[in-house]
Parts: sequence; C-alpha cells; structure tokens
Amino acid sequence: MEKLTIIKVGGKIVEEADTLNQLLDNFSALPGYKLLVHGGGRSATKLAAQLGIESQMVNGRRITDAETLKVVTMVYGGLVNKNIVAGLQAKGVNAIGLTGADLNVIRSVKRPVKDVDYGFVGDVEAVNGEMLASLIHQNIVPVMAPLTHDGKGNMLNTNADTIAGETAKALAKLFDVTLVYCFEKKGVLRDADDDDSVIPVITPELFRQYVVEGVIQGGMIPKLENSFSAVEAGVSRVIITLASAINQDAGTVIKK
Ligand SMILES: Nc1ncnc2c1ncn2[C@@H]1O[C@H](COP(=O)(O)OP(=O)(O)O)[C@@H](O)[C@H]1O
Ligand SMILES: CC(=O)N[C@@H](CCC(=O)OP(=O)(O)O)C(=O)O
Repeated sequence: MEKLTIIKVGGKIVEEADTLNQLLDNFSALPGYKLLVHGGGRSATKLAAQLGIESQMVNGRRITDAETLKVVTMVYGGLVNKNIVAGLQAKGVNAIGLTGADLNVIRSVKRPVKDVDYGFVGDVEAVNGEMLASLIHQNIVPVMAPLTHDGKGNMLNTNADTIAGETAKALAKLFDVTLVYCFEKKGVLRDADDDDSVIPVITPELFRQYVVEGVIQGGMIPKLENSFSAVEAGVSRVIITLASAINQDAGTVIKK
C-alpha cells in the first residue's frame, strides 16, 4: 500500500505566525503523499470576544450557537484555512483548502441534545475517502478545516482532532496511514509542567489510569480517544508530538 502522512496541528501553533511558518516548512519537507488538518480554536475564541460573543467549552468541545457558528465558519474556513493554503503554495506545495462541505468530503449530523446542548456541532457520519484519494493521487495536498456539513445546507462545527481521526480511518482503507497529532508539547507528558516527562508509549489501560490520576486532562482526552479509535480502525501509526518534531522519530506512540 502507498504511504500517506496526516498531520493535525492545533490552535496554539496556527495562532502565531512564526510557529505556523515553521510547521509549514516542516510539513513541506515531508516526503510522499500528505494531508494537513488544522484547528484554530484559540483564534475563534479571540475573534468571538472582540465581537462580544462569549465562548464556552464543555468536555473540550465548543458550545456553538448560531452567532458562534458564523464566527467559526469565518475563522476556520476563511482566515486560518486560507493563510495555511497560501503559506504552503509559497513553499511549492500544491494545497487545496477544504471544509467538509467542499466536494462533500465530510458529512455530519448535528449532535443530539442529551445532558449538554452543544448547538451546531456535528458528529461525523461519512468521510469521502475516494474523493480525497483522487486529489492526493494528483499530488494535491488537502488542507482540512474543522467544519462539516449536514447535507441539508447547514455548516456544523467539528473538533479538529476528530476530523483528523475520522479522515485517517477512512483513508486507512486506501493507504498505509501515519497520523501525527502535533502541538506545543513534546508528547503526552507524565507531568504537564515538565516538558521532558514524555510518555513514550501509551495504551488504553495506561490512558484510563492517567485520567483517573489527573495526569491527562482537558483537550488531551479527546485527542487520545480519537487516537485509539484510529489505531483500532487500521491506521498504521498514531503519534502525538511537538510541532517542530514532525520529521523526527519523537513523541508518544499510541498502541492498541
Ligand atoms: N498529560 C498531558 N500532556 C500534555 N498535555 C496535556 C496533558 N494533559 C493536559 N494537557 C493539555 O492539553 C493541551 C492540548 O490540548 P488542546 O489544547 O486541545 O490542543 P490542540 O489545540 O493542539 O488540539 C496541552 O496544551 C496541555 O495544556
Ligand atoms: C466542536 C468543537 O469543539 N470544535 C472546535 C474546532 C476547532 C478545534 O478543534 O481547534 P483546536 O485543534 O485548535 O483545538 C472548536 O470550535 O474549538
């Protein structure tokens, strides 16, 4: 099977021009087929605040009311996505920016209201792996924003870690996929304040133990849940690492 590398980059890296530019340099240097998924949660929170809209997160997910949906659509599908695409084009990478609505690559369903009403948040139903593969085989590099659509004309907000995990799962049927979650830490840390306490390998058992102990918390929980789901579904390698280390053998390896 042909190899494909999927990189997911989070809000703290994309928010700052210098760290984003370094990530795009490292991404450009990756050999072979590749795809980039970006977040941008911090940028959305900032713009929302400037517009007088308060942001509320529950279990690492944004409560997305109608006004917030407009903000995230503008920020993720517009500013962040197009900055990244332009940055990659400047480095000779033939990138195309996509939300889930573009080419119908990711359809979702509005999350049902249970204990929490997340508003316009989409749970992924279908990723069009064949469509993405047809772009990739033309040496086009998809750059995916954390937005999906419901097929009835509505955009929905979807966590970027989930977009990366679900995209990797769909493409694992067609490629030998490596999924790399990169961010501002060296990996999953045993002590969040000690950058050198990287846990080299993590299994579901260790994960559960670390959550109970409070070692792993916040945004790291959905990242790891998506990682285990990807490994279970046939993604060959899942790694959580530092944004400046995506070309190196470093970070935390996720095992079943
Ligand atoms: N054990 C841990 N190791 C590393 N980071 C952790 C850990 N537990 C919690 N975190 C926090 O999780 C954050 C990453 O989650 P999140 O902010 O959702 O990232 P991203 O925007 O890159 O998806 C880190 O910045 C860190 O503050
Ligand atoms: C539903 C939901 O929570 N969507 C996320 C999408 C952005 C994201 O995941 O960005 P990071 O990777 O930078 O955290 C949000 O609006 O924050």
